[in-house]
Amino acid sequence: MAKYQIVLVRHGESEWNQKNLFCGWFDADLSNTGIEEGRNAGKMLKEKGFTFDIAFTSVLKRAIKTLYLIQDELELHWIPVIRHWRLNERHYGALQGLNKSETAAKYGEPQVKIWRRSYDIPPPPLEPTDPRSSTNERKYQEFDSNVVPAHECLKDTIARVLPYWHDVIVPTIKSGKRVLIAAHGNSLRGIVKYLDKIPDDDIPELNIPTGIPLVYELDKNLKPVKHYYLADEEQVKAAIERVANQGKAK
Ligand SMILES: O=C(O)[C@@H](CO)OP(=O)(O)O
Repeated sequence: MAKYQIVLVRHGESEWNQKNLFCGWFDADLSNTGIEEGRNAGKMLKEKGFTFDIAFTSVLKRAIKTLYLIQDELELHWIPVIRHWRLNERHYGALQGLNKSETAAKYGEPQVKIWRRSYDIPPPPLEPTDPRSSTNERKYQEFDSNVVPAHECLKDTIARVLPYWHDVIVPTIKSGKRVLIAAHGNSLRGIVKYLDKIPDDDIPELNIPTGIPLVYELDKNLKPVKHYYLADEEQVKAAIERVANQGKAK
């Protein structure tokens, strides 16, 4: 029987999603479509009667702004919002800033799928001296220098998301607070993989669409009882396909 309910939402389309660029820890803004998706996510939640006591997000503005648009629709500007780098997107290493289709044309679609979706094969590393590195960004300065990765595979992302899940999010859920998490395609794939015990070999097929709330009902031990998107099946399927196709050479 479900005891708790949480909602996960991937940020709306970013300007870099729109240009089909690998984004990772680059702090891309929402596109106009992304702003609309954020508002729509809030509207869907409102229509279905959802409300929240607390929200978690990353330190990247595409997720922070999406969360705010949802809060705005739900008149929940006042709830605590906790931002943490552990919920950031997977670090895309030296691929950050490259076009996904051009990369697929150059290295082949199978290689790009491995870089985008494999469990334990990381993309090539980004040197800390590279101007694209986040090493010198002020928001990471108070942390140990290892916090900014050179690259990450999903396994690495899961290894830094899960301590936050267990230490902070789980106790919050268990305290009875209604939790909303606004994060990223791959940090959310990590949480979903963990919750649904998705095998490493099956995880490449999991894509999370932008801006569609994903509801998880959890039992008293936080085992999923069921999950569903707040949009009709066809809409979700088409949105998932669009994400998968971003890695095609075209
Ligand atoms: O570029 C990225 O950081 C992510 C999410 O936008 O993309 P992908 O779906 O290719 O993992």
